[in-house]
Amino acid sequence: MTEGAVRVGLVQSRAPATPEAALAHLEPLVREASEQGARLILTPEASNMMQRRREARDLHLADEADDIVAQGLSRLAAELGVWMLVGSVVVRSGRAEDDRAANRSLLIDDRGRTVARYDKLHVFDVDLPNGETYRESATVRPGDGAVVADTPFARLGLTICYDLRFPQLFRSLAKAGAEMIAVPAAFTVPTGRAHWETLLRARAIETGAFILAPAQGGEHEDGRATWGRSMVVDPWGEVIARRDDDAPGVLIADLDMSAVGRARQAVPSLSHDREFLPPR
Ligand SMILES: O=C(O)CNC(=O)[C@H](CS)NC(=O)CCC(=O)C(=O)O
Repeated sequence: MTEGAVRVGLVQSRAPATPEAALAHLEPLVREASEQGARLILTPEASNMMQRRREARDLHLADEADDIVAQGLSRLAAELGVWMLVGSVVVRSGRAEDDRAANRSLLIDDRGRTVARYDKLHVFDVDLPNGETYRESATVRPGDGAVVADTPFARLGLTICYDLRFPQLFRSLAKAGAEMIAVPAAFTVPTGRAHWETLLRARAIETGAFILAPAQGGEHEDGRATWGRSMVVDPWGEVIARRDDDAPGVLIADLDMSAVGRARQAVPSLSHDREFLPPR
């Protein structure tokens, strides 16, 4: 490992339909990443359950403080002495006026404390050519703010899945000092095949940041299929670690954080924004 490099571990998972089963599925993968030396471990979007049907999902929906996966992973972070980015848990939003859930990332420190949280900003309301349709806004209340958080390794920007298609969010995270940006995901198979790697690499190049993208993969209990192919992209746009499948497993990468400064110095586009008149 390069001197001073940060070893990260991405968990690729296939979330079952309940938080109890999801924790049992994730725990050995997190332990494996820790055994391989990862100091920051990231899990995908919807780590606590994949439930397409709202009625079924609501039976398992908890407040963040009571969610079995959020609790279990924070205990594990403390036990293993690692930082964790729980890509997301679907939990009660905590807003009395809105009964939709939050699709929320949690950053947990090596003592098990939640030190940052982020609610997915862009929700997935999309009709795909193959007939798959999604109306995430019907069941998830979008967040209203971007989040960066400091870790002992680097400043981390938070995004979730469909956020990947909104470069302005990534730009704003990079301008707020993010040196690595998490993109936990549960991408569909057709959009994953067509867009996943290209978008991840583009966001890395545009921001000069490491992109850490732990993904759900395979056929889930609720009937959905997700693309997998978790990857880590460096600030120059090279994929430095990837999984070529949709199977549950762990992906390890060593991040040389000096690559951030090098990429931004080589092409300083982040600091070259212009004000311009709208198109006429
Ligand atoms: O609802 C859950 O249980 C977990 N959340 C998801 O699976 C979300 C919302 S349906 N998926 C995406 O955002 C896919 C984006 C995507 O595939 C693209 O942008 O192409």
